[in-house]
Formats: sequence, C-alpha cells, structure tokens
Amino acid sequence: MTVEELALPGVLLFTPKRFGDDRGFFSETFSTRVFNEHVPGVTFVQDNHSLSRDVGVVRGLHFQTPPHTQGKLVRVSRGRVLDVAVDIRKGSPTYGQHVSVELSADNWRQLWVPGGFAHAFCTLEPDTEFLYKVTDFYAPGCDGGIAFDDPDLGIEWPIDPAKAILSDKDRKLPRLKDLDNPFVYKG
Ligand SMILES: Cc1cn([C@H]2C[C@H](O)[C@@H](COP(=O)(O)OP(=O)(O)O[C@H]3O[C@@H](C)C(=O)[C@@H](O)[C@H]3O)O2)c(=O)[nH]c1=O
Repeated sequence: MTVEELALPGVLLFTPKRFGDDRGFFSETFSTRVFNEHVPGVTFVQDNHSLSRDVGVVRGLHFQTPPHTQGKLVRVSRGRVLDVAVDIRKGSPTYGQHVSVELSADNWRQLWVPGGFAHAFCTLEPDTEFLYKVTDFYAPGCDGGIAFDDPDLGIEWPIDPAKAILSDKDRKLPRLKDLDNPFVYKG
C-alpha cells in the first residue's frame, strides 16, 4: 500500500498492492492496521456500492451534517471516475478549495475524504462501479449537498457541465455561499 498526501491536508490517496498471476490478481483493499496508521481513531460502519451506467454521470457534491458526519474511503472496481473533495469547513486555511483525482479499476487508487469535505465524482467510462466505506450510518435527515458546478469552486469537470447526468435531488443543490453550513475547522 502506498500513501500520498494531496494538496489539501487530511485528504489522502491510498494505492493498495495488486498481486497478479495467471488467474488474475489478489489485493488487500482495506486493512484497519494500515489505514489507522495514517488516519488514527477512525472506524467504518457501512460499505456502499453504486453503479453508473453512462459516461458523464455526476453524483454530488454530497456530505452528511453533524451529528452524522461521514468520512469516506472511496474507490472504483470497474470503470473510471474523476473524484473531487472540497473543503467546506468554515475557518479552514483551505476553505472552498478542492482536490480532484482520477480513480479507476486500473490505477486501483482509493481516496480518503474526511468529514467536513463535500464529495462528488463524474464517470469517465460506462458501467462504472463505485465502492466506498463510510464512518457513520446513512442519515437521510442529515443529507446535504452543494451544486457540482458552483462557479466559486472552480472545479474543472471532464465533461460539459450542461450535459451532466444528475439526480433530481442534485439538480436543486445550492451554491456553497448560500449553504447553511454547520462545518467548522478545528485545526
Ligand atoms: C447514500 C445512501 C443512499 N441511500 C438511498 C437513498 C436513495 O433512495 C438512494 C440513492 O441515494 P443518492 O441519490 O443520495 O445516491 P448518490 O447520489 O449515489 O449519493 C452518494 O453520492 C456520493 C458522491 C457520495 O459521496 C455518497 O456519500 C452518497 O451521497 O439510495 C441509502 O439507502 N443509503 C445510503 O447510504
């Protein structure tokens, strides 16, 4: 497993080893021991799996608000996405900034998105399967989001944003500046 820090402190990129042989490959995709060496004190309670059929599906930007804030360890097992995490913690030195990284079944990367970050991805291949572990249970009452194309965020999406395939819910999300934002930077 290799681990890299990205431009936003706290956001980490993990790349598990893959052992290939004539049958295919084997990979430890998650180990508490390895993960907690880099992100101490975090435990996961739920695993999620989504399928997006088309190129240009955008899911996000999403987060769960306190007391059900979620950290997410996300990866792709089939296909390819551009994955994005935005720091939305008020008072953070990197407030409003984002990292974007390609995750695919080929590069086998995993992105750790801590609580206080909004998360989204855009599919780059058909039939993309997206897998992730989360640190709190799904809490529909704490579901929150920001428009993926909020101009203040300056995210360069790999598709024409006007052609993004969105859920009805995601089409109505507010801009960051209009959000009733409960996240505060704690250092
Ligand atoms: C996220 C989630 C959804 N659901 C249900 C609610 C709804 O009926 C259906 C689809 O939900 P959504 O439209 O919110 O799914 P989706 O747009 O894929 O939401 C996901 O997007 C990515 C970017 C994230 O970061 C995730 O945390 C999650 O918010 O699944 C659960 O039962 N449990 C869950 O944990």
